[in-house]
Amino acid sequence: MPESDMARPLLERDHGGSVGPWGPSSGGTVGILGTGDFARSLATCLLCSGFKVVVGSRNPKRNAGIFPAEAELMSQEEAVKRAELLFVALYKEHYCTLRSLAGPLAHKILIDVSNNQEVNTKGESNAEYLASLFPHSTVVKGFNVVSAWALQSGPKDGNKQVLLCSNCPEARSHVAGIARSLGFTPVDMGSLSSAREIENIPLRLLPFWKVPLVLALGLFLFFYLYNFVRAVLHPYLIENQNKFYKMPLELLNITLPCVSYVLLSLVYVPGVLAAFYQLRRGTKYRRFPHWLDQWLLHRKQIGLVSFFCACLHALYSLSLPMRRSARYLLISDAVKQVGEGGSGRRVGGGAGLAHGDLRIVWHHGARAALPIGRHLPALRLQLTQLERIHLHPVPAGPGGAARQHAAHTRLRMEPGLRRKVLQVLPAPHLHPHPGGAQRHYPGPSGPAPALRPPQADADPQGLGEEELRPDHDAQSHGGSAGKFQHPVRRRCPLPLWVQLSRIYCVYLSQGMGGPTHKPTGGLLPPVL
Ligand SMILES: NC(=O)C1=CN([C@@H]2O[C@H](COP(=O)(O)OP(=O)(O)OC[C@H]3O[C@@H](n4cnc5c(N)ncnc54)[C@H](OP(=O)(O)O)[C@@H]3O)[C@@H](O)[C@H]2O)C=CC1
Ligand SMILES: [Fe+3]
Repeated sequence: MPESDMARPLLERDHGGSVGPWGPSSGGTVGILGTGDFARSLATCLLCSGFKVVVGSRNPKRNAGIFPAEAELMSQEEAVKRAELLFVALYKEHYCTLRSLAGPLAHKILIDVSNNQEVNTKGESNAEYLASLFPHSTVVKGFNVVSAWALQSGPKDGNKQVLLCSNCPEARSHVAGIARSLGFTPVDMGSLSSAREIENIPLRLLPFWKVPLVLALGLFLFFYLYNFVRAVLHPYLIENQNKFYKMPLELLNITLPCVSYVLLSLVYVPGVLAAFYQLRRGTKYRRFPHWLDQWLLHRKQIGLVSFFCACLHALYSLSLPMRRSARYLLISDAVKQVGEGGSGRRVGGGAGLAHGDLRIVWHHGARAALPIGRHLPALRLQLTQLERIHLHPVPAGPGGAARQHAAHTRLRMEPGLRRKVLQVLPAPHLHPHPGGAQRHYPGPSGPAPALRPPQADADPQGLGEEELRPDHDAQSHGGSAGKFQHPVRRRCPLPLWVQLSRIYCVYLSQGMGGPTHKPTGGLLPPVL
């Protein structure tokens, strides 16, 4: 690859970039139709980010007191005239009340934030319905995955992603700019036909849990049966010992860590497989096989089920010695020993423990401590799963796993480590997008980042795309201002086993960081 390509940044900042007509710095005004919870939170959030806000209400006088003083409350007609871009913060059923405003709304951008009560599997989406009511306006679906509470408290906690779709890419990128100004991360979901999927996301509570739960149940049954045969049935048949009393508690307690460990390994194996696939193909810009994509998507849930099993095991282990039967066994053991006449010389002349007893006490102490110690590494691994929790799921479908994987990678991986890992991962030839178009974003902080579009040649089917994001890491960690220093610009000529061992060394140097730190990024839909 030519030297000039090495010098060209992947992501550039457009310092002289134009700002959309409704950007805060250019005096643009954002309109909100509706005065409900969402409208109030949104107005506050927009004002805090430097936007001018007008709110359109059926009854502006009645709702005057509930908005910040800086937000201008007026009739819907006036608000529509004043703003070029309007958030429609009404329920779908009330969209038809805006019909009379079709004229003034023409050629304006309408952002549909509505959600449904039930998952919509067939009918048209709310956004498509809005678009059919106002054919001369441009409808963008977005912000519905953000609650009024999240808008008010800021995107510090919870998920920061705002999924956007529209048939007009320009409108989409303008709304993306606004989302970014509010502190959210816009995710481009394509055309308006994706609106139904976006609307269904908030209704899917605990997605991707079925497979992990069934898996955990299957593993539990398998290990329970195995332990039953080994610890209960076998002694009963061979030595005629009745150990069925172990079934409700002790067997359960031996089974739980087995399930937990197997599940934990299932969390980390797909990361290794993904790395293997990428190394083998020599590129990270091709989609994983479907089964691996699905497996990667389920890692968070599998990890959490594993953590739950480990917690249960800890609880059971603590409660086992508290049982009456345990105390009974202890006393009966002691009585038996006394009956057998003690065990020889006493330490310190009589009152202390005999040497033999001391050895037994040490033995028991060590045995009790060992399980706690050996679970600690697993506990550390399981705790890493907790930070993967998203309030709403990363959308399924093509590239979903990689998107989640990369989002997680970006979250957790220190820039130094990312550079190191990227150095050992082969990258495809990186060419600029044929169109080369730069996008402009309105934003309060002046110059907006211009983002490099996806790799066109690396993914001829248009399936895998690199996520686009401003490179903050490069700037804050040694990169020259505004320049993204991509560490890999050529195919890695090293043999596979050398690359694998180098990756392994990097992982080891980061202390069990392991496969979850592996960057993917090749299959992502562009974040605007
Ligand atoms: N609340 C939330 O956390 C979230 C809400 N959303 C979506 O935002 C939209 C608004 O939600 P929210 O603010 O909670 O709803 P609210 O019920 O609080 O407010 C809805 C607004 O619609 C207007 N309205 C009410 N009845 C009628 C009617 N018969 N005809 C015309 N307009 C009417 C009113 O404004 P006025 O009287 O001033 O005209 C009212 O303030 C919904 O589509 C919801 O799905 C999306 C994500 C999160
Ligand atoms: Fe244990």
